[in-house]
Amino acid sequence: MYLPSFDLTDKTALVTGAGRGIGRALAIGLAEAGANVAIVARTPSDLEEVAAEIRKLGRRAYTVTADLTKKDDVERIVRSVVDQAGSLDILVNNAGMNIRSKALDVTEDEWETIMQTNLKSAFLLSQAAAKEMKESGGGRIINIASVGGAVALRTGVVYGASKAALMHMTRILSLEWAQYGIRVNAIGPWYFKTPLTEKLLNDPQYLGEILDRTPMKRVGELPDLVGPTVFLASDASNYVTGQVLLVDGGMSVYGF
Ligand SMILES: NC(=O)C1=CN([C@@H]2O[C@H](COP(=O)(O)OP(=O)(O)OC[C@H]3O[C@@H](n4cnc5c(N)ncnc54)[C@H](O)[C@@H]3O)[C@@H](O)[C@H]2O)C=CC1
Ligand SMILES: C[C@H](O)[C@@H]1OC(=O)[C@H](O)[C@@H]1O
Repeated sequence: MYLPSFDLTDKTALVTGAGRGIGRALAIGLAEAGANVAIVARTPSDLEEVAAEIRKLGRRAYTVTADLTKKDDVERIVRSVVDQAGSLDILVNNAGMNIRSKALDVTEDEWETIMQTNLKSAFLLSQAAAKEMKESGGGRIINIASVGGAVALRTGVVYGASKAALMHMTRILSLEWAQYGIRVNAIGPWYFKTPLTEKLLNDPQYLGEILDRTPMKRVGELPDLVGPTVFLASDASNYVTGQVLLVDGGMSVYGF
């Protein structure tokens, strides 16, 4: 038999920014693949809605209300999940944000907020998760980056820099933690319609420019990200680590 398992039954996954958008889809998708899912967001009502969807699937849902820009919040997330679930097998660092300022206009506060949310919190959560995973024989960490970390986008230098750093952090952590059975990979989406991008994608001209740069001539649909995430979380990717999988309709290879 050659086909490895994509099944995540009885694995515990932690997804940040799971109250809406991509994170909500990944949390529910991981539950559909069999995982029990811990979800982190700032808004308790968002968390309860997603938890209800996960429980409808017969899976356990654990909620953690936290702001990833606050050190104390970040420090307690993994402990809270392990206390509730008893283990942690999969971490999806999804939470992220953007402030679309031109480089000449970027403020230091904007830099700090974007880097704290998109990069520093992902590192600190990965560090805390790896300490648990190391003791339990291994785990999977999946960082949600962006094509903006691989090619230059006009949607903000700080965002792009944070995502490029997240991609390279992925490679270095995979190198250090392979010995513990921890695989670390990243996914780099192009545009997907979520609250983060809805305003941009509702602009016909901007959407037209996006599609002109996208060989598949469409923006992403949320299941397009769930498949790669379940792949990287499951035994189906057991020899894959340190990789960045761009899920972009061909955009990043479109030279001319
Ligand atoms: N939507 C898109 O086209 C793309 C999104 N991405 C990335 O995918 C990830 C998810 O993006 P979307 O779902 O589109 O965004 P979104 O804005 O719809 O959702 C982001 C989630 O992260 C949470 N979050 C943000 N800051 C937080 C903080 N300080 N503490 C706790 N939670 C916080 C939000 O509450 C929300 O639940 C982000 O990392 C984003 O950079 C990457 C490429 C394209
Ligand atoms: C593809 C990018 O990540 C996209 O660009 C934006 O303006 C949003 O911030 C999305 O993240």
